[in-house]
Amino acid sequence: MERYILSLDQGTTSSRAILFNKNGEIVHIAQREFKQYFPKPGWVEHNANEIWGSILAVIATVLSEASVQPEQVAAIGITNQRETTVVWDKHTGLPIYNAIVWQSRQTADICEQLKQQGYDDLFRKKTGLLIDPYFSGTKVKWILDNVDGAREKAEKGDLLFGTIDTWLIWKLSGGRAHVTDYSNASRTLLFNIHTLQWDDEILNILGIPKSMLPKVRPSSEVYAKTIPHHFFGVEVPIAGAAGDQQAALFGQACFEEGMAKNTYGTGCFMLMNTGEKAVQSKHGLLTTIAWGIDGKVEYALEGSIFVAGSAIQWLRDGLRMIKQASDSEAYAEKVDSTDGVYVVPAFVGLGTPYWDSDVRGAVFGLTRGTTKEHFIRATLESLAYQTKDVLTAMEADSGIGLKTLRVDGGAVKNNFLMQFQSDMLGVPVERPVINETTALGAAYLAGLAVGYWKDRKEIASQWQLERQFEPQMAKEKQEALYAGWKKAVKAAMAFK
Ligand SMILES: Nc1ncnc2c1ncn2[C@@H]1O[C@H](COP(=O)(O)OP(=O)(O)O)[C@@H](O)[C@H]1O
Ligand SMILES: O=P(O)(O)OC[C@H](O)CO
Repeated sequence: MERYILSLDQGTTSSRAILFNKNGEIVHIAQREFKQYFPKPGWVEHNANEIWGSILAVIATVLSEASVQPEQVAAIGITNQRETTVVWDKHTGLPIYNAIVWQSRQTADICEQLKQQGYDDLFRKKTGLLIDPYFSGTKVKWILDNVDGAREKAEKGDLLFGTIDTWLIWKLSGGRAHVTDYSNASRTLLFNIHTLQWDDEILNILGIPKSMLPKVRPSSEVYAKTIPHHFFGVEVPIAGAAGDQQAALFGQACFEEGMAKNTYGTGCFMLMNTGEKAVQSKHGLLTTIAWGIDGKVEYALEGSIFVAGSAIQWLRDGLRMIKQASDSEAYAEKVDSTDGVYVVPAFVGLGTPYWDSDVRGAVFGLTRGTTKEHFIRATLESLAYQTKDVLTAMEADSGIGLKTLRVDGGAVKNNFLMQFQSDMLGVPVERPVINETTALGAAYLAGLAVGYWKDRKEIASQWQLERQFEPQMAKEKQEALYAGWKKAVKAAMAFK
């Protein structure tokens, strides 16, 4: 009986279940989008039960379409949109509010207050993060402050908090395990990444009872087994978990210090492995835990871009300029340049290196000659410019000049974007055969825990290049284009 690893990739816009075999190859994928809620400008929410429903649906679909029996699943790995915050009643299992999504800005006021109280340094030193609505901590506080009776219940020990990994493990195990892994904990703004403990001082400042928090475990370990009721009568070990960006770093086999990857999904996230050193950034990067494995944690430097692929969705759904995301490539190729048009997709503020919650999207350089093609091309180019901003910060902080960049995520299918990215960075961009590196990383973490794969060396040997994009643009042109982008960002930030 052949056995597989089932990876559950719970992303911002869709949930995926992917079966991997021993060669790290995809056997089958099932995917389901779920509803996005935008209750107020700048707010983004999900319904945690709809997420759970989408996960059950993709598990059933992937097994039945691949004709794989539940007994053939050796282990489950989980990877998730990070920071997104769920608070639920531990007795009923019901969320007390929608999941507040990482992109949501509804805690901007709480963050402003914390900054005014002078807490910037304290949070940065302990958590490696900045005070920003992006992270879970202020989202938990918001729920406790705004949902009737929540604080009282939390203080009585009746409520549980979790990021999506925690929520899914809790549901799959029938409430037996309330756990998270180091990589996810490091995104909450509540976790001390040096002592590897929830931080009492921060919990106190935010008024969050410790009893709500999950146990923090390594990223590769059996946390619990599925209850048969949720997994076709079978108890399968849930054996690995990591935030999706860290999982992608693992799936790209960036195991050595200085290796980096960039994932182009809803947002765009570049992570560089910094080994056992937690490097503190001077250029707006985050210090984060890459994973906990083999009895220790390893760290990464991260640049976070909030809007990347979602800008392409905006072209599709908001502006109705394209029918599907992949159409953007042909439109962009129809023109030689944007004719001076810049799109700054700051729909929910800007992350690295600007960290400005209040800035909103803007378009510059329009003329009577501007066409839809220019507009679409400028939107795609904005992903590459934002990535250039991040890489510049990363090279300055790490002192390491990147030799190549490994890429993955939904938008890397776009050859125009990949070529423009390589031109803008001046380094080769490497696209692997397995583009589902996030899911693969979670599969590897789970597979290592149950002995399905032996070690990281075996895993690294499975990485294969599909296509390499070499820089072709003249340096002067590249610099002139990028200077225009910097001007556009500055102007967008001035408009508030
Ligand atoms: N060919 C393409 N060109 C540009 N963007 C694309 C293309 N295909 C998909 N995308 C974008 O990629 C994103 C989906 O990537 P995915 O990795 O599935 O995201 P997530 O995990 O954040 O849900 C969408 O935002 C979509 O607009
Ligand atoms: O859902 P993705 O792939 O855009 O990832 C979201 C990130 O984890 C947010 O930090």
